[in-house]
Amino acid sequence: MDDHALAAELAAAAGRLLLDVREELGFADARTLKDTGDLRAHEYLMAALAERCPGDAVLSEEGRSSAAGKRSRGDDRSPTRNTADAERLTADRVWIIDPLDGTREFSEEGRRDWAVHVALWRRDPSGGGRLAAGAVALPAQGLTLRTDATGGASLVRTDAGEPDPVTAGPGASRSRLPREAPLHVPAPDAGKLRIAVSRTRPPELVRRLAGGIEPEVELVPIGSAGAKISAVLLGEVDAYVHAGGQYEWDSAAPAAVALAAGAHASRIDGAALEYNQKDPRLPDILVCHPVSASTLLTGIREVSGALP
Ligand SMILES: Nc1ncnc2c1ncn2[C@@H]1O[C@H](COP(=O)(O)O)[C@@H](OP(=O)(O)O)[C@H]1O
Ligand SMILES: [Mg+2]
Repeated sequence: MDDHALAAELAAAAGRLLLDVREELGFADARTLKDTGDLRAHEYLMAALAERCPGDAVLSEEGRSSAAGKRSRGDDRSPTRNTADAERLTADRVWIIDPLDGTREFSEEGRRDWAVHVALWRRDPSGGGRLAAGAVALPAQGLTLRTDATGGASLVRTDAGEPDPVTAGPGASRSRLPREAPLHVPAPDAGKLRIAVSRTRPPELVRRLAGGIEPEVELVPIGSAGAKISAVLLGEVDAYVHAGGQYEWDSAAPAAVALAAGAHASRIDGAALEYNQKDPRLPDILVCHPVSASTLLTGIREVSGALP
């Protein structure tokens, strides 16, 4: 099995496990549901990667020392720790994973905007490195978006999704999707740009951007960086703009899929997204169809200058 297929298999399997955690615990105690989801998905992915790719390094949101105090329900162990920095920074292959992105939305009944991220960073012969494979599972939507060995991306229907509460919504037509189809970022319609933003932390920059560019902008609040970038790739929105804080695991897998699907994915100043850095903070990102990139980058530059 190649790295692309492995990333997709592991993300989808962790997603099924998370649907089971929701089923088992229910939604009465959000804190317990969040911690248990984070930790069970993390432990599953750490064990699967140790077994399938024993020589590879891993950087997981839940394997940091700051996650040490978290406990899963009915389990007193601390989370399995990430590969030590010194080893990760000289490794040739590093899995960058977010076992549960959109933890808050995972804990809210009926919400489908949460994801599992599995990405592989690989060192180049030149000594630098790049994202080599990635998969984003959207378990409650029954979908996985993934890179493939041809250099492209595909959309896989996993069938484990929960019914769309809005019968006529985008999820309704998804039941007619083929099991696997090539994924290409769709071009936006002229006239309006729908920009996905954090539900809980919409950056001031994006609010200003919305008032400062042509065409008209609609801000669409969605949880989870992976779900927002997937919404761009599925044509449900036209762009995702974030600033003010995030980490490599929040964007590695969705950025790998976005680039393979022909999207523009960069920092908000247009610089390349760099992964497997000593400091995993990667605070801002822009993902959109390439035709919108210069409008958005110029608009962001103009409104950034106006920020205090
Ligand atoms: N200002 C900030 N600082 C740190 N992390 C942030 C952030 N804004 C968003 N994130 C992280 O990015 C992911 C998507 O956030 P949002 O849904 O608000 O857009 C979340 O990941 P987790 O759910 O894995 O913690 C969240 O923690
Ligand atoms: Mg995250």
